[in-house]
Formats: sequence, C-alpha cells, structure tokens
Amino acid sequence: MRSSLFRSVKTLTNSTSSSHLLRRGYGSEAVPDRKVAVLGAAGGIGQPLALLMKLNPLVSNLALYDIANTPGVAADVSHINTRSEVKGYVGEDQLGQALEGSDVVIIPAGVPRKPGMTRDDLFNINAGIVKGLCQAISKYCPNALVNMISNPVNSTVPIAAEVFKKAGTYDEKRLFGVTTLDVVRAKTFYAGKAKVPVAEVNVPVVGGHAGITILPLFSQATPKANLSSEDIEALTKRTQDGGTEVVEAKAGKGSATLSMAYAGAIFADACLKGLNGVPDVVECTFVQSSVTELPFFASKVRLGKNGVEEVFGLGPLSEYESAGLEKLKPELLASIEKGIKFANQ
Ligand SMILES: NC(=O)C1=CN([C@@H]2O[C@H](COP(=O)(O)OP(=O)(O)OC[C@H]3O[C@@H](n4cnc5c(N)ncnc54)[C@H](O)[C@@H]3O)[C@@H](O)[C@H]2O)C=CC1
Ligand SMILES: O=C([O-])CC(=O)C(=O)O
Repeated sequence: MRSSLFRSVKTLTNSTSSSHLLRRGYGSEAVPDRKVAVLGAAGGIGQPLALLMKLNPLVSNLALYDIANTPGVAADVSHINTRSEVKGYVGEDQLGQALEGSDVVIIPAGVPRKPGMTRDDLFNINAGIVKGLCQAISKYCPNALVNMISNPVNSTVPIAAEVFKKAGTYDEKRLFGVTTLDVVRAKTFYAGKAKVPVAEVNVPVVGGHAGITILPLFSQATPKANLSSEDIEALTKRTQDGGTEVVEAKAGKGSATLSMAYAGAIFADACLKGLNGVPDVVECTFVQSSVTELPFFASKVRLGKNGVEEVFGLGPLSEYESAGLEKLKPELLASIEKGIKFANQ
C-alpha cells in the first residue's frame, strides 16, 4: 500500500485537473464513493490519521468526530485540495450524523498509556468509551467495517463484538483490531538488522496487540536473511516492546501517534481496496478466528467486498515461535474474556 499511497499522492500533487483524476483514484477505473469516519479525530492519532485519510483518493467523505476540538481539525484538513469532502462533528449529539452512511469507521478514541502502565491499565476508561461508540455504530452504520485502534485491542475488539451481538448487527467479517503497527515495526527492525531494503520486507505478526501476545514470525520474513537466534530473539522482544519504547521516549506525553496514524491509514486503505473489489489485499489483523482455540486472534487476512474474505493459518513456525505461541495464549484469552464480561455486565 505504501507505494500506491505515495503514487496517488504524487498523482494528486502533479495534477492540474485534479477532480477528474481524483475520482479515478488509484487505477484507470472510476472508484465508488466511500465514507470514512474517524472517532477520536482530534487526538494524537486522530489528527495525523485524518490528514492521511484526506490524502487517500479512495475516500469521498471524511467524517471527523470527537467529544471536543473537531471543528478546528476539520476546518484545517478540509482546505487540502484532495477528493474528499470533510466534515467535523463534535459531541454525542452529532455522533449519529458522523456515522450515518459510513463504509469504514476507524476508532482511535480513548486514553493512551503513560510510562509504567500496561495497555490493560487503560481498560477501565477505554472499555466504556468503545462500548458507547459501538452502540452508536450498530444503530447508525451497522454494515460499516470497524477498525479498532483503542487499547487494549485484545479486549476492545471482543467488547465491540458483544455490543454488536446484543444489537443483532454482529458480522465477524466486519470487525478488525488494528495490529498493523506491529507489522510496521517488525518490518523496520528486521530491515535494519538483516540489512535488506525496508520497502521489500514482509513479516507476518500474529497473536494479539500487547507485550508477549504480539508474535512476529521472523522465520517467515522475506527477503530471507541468515540471522542468529540471538538476533531473532532481540528483534522479537523489540517488536513486542515497540509501544513501550515510544511511551518511555515520550515520557508522559502519550504513546505512538504518528507511526500509528501511518499504520491505521495503511489498514483503512486495505479495507477500502477490499470493499472496492481489488484482489489479493492481505493484512495481518485481530479478528474472530478459528486459527487457534482462542475466539479472536491476529493473523493474515484477505480483505474483500464484505470485509474478511479469508483468515489464513499461521504457516510453519520455528521452535521459538511455537513456544511463544503457547506462552501468549493464556494472557490473550484472559484479555478477550475480560472484554466479553465487561460488555455483558
Ligand atoms: N492499536 C494500536 O496499535 C495503537 C493503539 N493506540 C491507542 O489509541 C488510543 C488513542 O491514542 P491517542 O490518539 O494517542 O490518544 P489522545 O488522548 O491523544 O486522543 C484520544 C482522543 O479520543 C477522544 N475521545 C475520548 N473519549 C471519546 C469518545 N467517547 N468519543 C470520541 N472521542 C473520544 C479524546 O477527546 C481525544 O481527542 C489509545 O487508547 C491508545 O492506547 C495507540 C497507539 C497504537
Ligand atoms: O504502546 C501503547 O500503549 C500504544 C500502542 O498500542 C503501540 O504503540 O503499539
């Protein structure tokens, strides 16, 4: 996606008759209108994500919702001369309008970590925020693809599923925990260590999105490199602790926002491409799954016109990865069950 995003941005900036080109999007075919809503759009992730979605020619309408400050963000982003029409919505009274007609809803609403906290420490605040937003989604845009960024993803996705089940709108093909940042990090760290061009790197990352539940499969990384087991362990640990690395560097001023916005934009773009019928769109994401005995699990997923088209298995694992997989299961299951229990209280 990275190359196509920048190809399209280049197309936009080089174009003099931009409206015609913009409607044509990535290829030579006209692209359908697509509405994307960002909930939490005035936040650290929300603002750069709003910018990146404004640059995406697959988007025709961009709804920016938050409990505060969205009028300014929307006014700012709306001046960018790209295809989409931008509207800001502020406060719960305007949530329905923000959501109505959305094809993709991206949720980076909620509090971020401070040093010393785990993602699970965010549960008490973010679980309620996500629950409320998902209730509104089931009412105003039950068919949208939901991209859950709010942490702890291992619990917020099961919360969303339960809310949708209660409302009778649950479709497991349309709910995604965004784990793309783990893949982005794994690719960057692997490229650095293996001394291969980062743009060519692919690394699946499976499991969940917290600590040891993040399991990068470096044995499947391409281009192949002859890394020692110490190198693989160090890369694995760095990928698992990538979020904490940023939290500590920001020293109380939040967690990853810019790299997350980039990752969120990649994943939303993949969802839009899938909806538009682009073939072979594959991303790692945390979805309802039968790949393991856990009800939700991140693995490679093919995206299509209805959301999830196919959930891929894990492929061959190294001994180190197999051990990591067994180790992560109890923690991931506990986080999933915590979410389910909360939603049904
Ligand atoms: N999935 C992932 O890989 C990642 C997830 N995150 C998570 O994303 C979330 C957001 O992080 P930041 O943007 O840095 O936080 P932030 O505090 O900068 O922004 C959050 C925004 O959510 C808004 N908000 C709060 N309650 C809301 C509600 N009921 N409806 C709509 N908006 C609401 C706030 O007003 C604020 O603008 C955190 O939970 C963080 O842990 C962060 C990085 C990576
Ligand atoms: O670490 C955090 O709290 C934010 C996050 O999920 C990440 O950066 O991967």
